[in-house]
Amino acid sequence: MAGGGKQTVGSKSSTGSKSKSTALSPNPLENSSLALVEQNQHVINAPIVSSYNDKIRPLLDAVDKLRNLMVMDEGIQLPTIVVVGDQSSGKSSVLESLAGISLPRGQGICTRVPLIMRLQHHPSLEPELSLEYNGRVDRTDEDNISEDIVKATNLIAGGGKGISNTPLTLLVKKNGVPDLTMVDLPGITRVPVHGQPENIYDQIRDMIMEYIKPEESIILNVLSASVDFTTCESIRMSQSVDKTGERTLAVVTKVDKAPEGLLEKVTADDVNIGLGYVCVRNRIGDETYEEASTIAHELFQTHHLLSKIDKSIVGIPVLAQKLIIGCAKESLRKVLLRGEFEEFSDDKRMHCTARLVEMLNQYSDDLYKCKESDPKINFLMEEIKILEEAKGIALPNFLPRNAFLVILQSKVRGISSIPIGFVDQVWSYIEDVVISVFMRHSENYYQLQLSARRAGHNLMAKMKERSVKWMMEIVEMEKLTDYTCDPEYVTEWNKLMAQQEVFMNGVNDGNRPPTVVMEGIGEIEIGVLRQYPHVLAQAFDLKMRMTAYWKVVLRRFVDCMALHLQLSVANLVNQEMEAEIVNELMGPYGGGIERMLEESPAVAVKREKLNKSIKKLRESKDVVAKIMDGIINYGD
Ligand SMILES: Nc1nc2c(ncn2[C@@H]2O[C@H](COP(=O)(O)OP(=O)(O)OP(=O)(O)O)[C@@H](O)[C@H]2O)c(=O)[nH]1
Repeated sequence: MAGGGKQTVGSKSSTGSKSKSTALSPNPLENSSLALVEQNQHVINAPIVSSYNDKIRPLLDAVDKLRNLMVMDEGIQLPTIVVVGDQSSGKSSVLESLAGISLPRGQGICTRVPLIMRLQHHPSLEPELSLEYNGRVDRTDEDNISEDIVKATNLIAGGGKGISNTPLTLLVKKNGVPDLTMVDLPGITRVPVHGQPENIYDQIRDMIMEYIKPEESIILNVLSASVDFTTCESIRMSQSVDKTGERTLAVVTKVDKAPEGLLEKVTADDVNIGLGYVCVRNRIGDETYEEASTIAHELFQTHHLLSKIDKSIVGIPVLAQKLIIGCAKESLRKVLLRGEFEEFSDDKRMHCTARLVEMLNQYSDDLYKCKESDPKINFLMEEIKILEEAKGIALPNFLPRNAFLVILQSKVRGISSIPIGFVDQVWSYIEDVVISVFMRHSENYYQLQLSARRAGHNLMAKMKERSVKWMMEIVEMEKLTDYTCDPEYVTEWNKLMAQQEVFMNGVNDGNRPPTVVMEGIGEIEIGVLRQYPHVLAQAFDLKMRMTAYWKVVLRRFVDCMALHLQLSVANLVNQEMEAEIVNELMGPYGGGIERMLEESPAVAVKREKLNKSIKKLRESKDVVAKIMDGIINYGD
């Protein structure tokens, strides 16, 4: 559990899962988020909490606020995390690590009913826990929760090993927890044990399917490191409802027991897990959360096999973060990379893959249209001038390469502003799209929107700078050397050179008219060229080589740009974006966590006006009531 669970001020000692020190981190960014919890004199040691204090609180708060606004009554579903996996794969252990609430764990079937865990922040420092099932509500506390869950399960599903699909809801109201709903389900088993019905597998499968089918469910597929992922039943089930894996995240448990071959398994991704893998070593037996966290951290740092696994996919805090940011990323992945725009079907600007291709086509047209001068006017004069200046003590029939390069450089210089301008245009467009998506995901959060806007802007400036640098390098490369392996070049040159004889005869024979017609160029003046018979053949050759080669150069400018764009956009969405948002939110201009929830100035003004109106109306009501009283009394 790298990086998580740093400090705790327990309001009461319970399962031993809390320590009593509050050490300040040397990282000032971490301290700023710590300040909030220290003010409250109450820090909770659940990894999801410590991770979200560090990084993802604003996003969790957004979901939280939406829930408070009762958006569900309007038919909008908020994400629910559903935990599935084979029996004893470690589902309950993962959940309890995420939430910091003890759950029954053990060998054999433990979870026998759907356990719906609703975490809710509440202002009091005293946590309030209750279990709801079969229409009753039982109060409980952190010391007894595990035991009470077992008792309630027995009441619902009987004392044996049978299962029931009557849910058991555990409501955890605790200061500082994110508002999240997580569902623990019975583990998949094929073979009924003593006391279980023959169709236990079908019962469990139906129950799991019911919970993972809704598109708002994020499927947490818990896999023990020791099993073969490709034959895993839970993977087959999640694949049947989430074919592309876009809402499935794999959590690999028990890495301490089976570290061999794990790195290969998670990097091969034979089972197509869209949201990626997170490898964890859970709390075992009576370990406190802190002890478990330290052991896991050590393990991933020092174990000769586990230490090779990328740190971005290990530990419970990483899992907590992935669960939240994954959703926002998915929107951008869809519009920018996959061309899926259902979310924005009426807004053509957001149909990004099509818009990008159109821009690229326009860029290509601009490049091809950009001709320095009319080829018919002063035909070959530039080539002749350069050849005259490039002459040296050498045999006359060699075409000086330097002459070719001088012309090439001047041509490349002539078009170099087009790719740079295009880079500018494309990133401005992508900035627009990214910011629109950010705004959509942070609606109603003025401060969060400001930060997200800044993050988007900074990020695009960085991406643009990188692209411009890269494009300038390409321009320099094209200026430095003339090279292609494309056979088209020679074919094209031969075709053009086939006209040389007609052209030369036209120029050399003073009795012929002073113009010739050349294919692909038109009628050209040749009278003036009769003064340069010594360089004419070379100048013609030079021009034709350049014409053939220039087509190759322009094609390269378009192709490279297309590939570069695709790679940059993929990197932006898959890697860079997340880090930038988190930095911006937590950085000096992020304004701290509390400010995220402040309303916009416009709303504040409206609120003030409304409050004044309410006051006025109340006063009016009192006035009217008094008048009415007077009338009634008078009437009496
Ligand atoms: N060594 C080790 N043991 C683990 C790990 N995670 C879970 N366990 C142990 O595996 C056993 C099963 O864990 P649970 O969390 O109960 O698994 P479950 O999937 O919820 O089980 P059911 O609900 O019965 O299907 C327990 O004894 C845990 O202590 C881990 O990362 N490492």
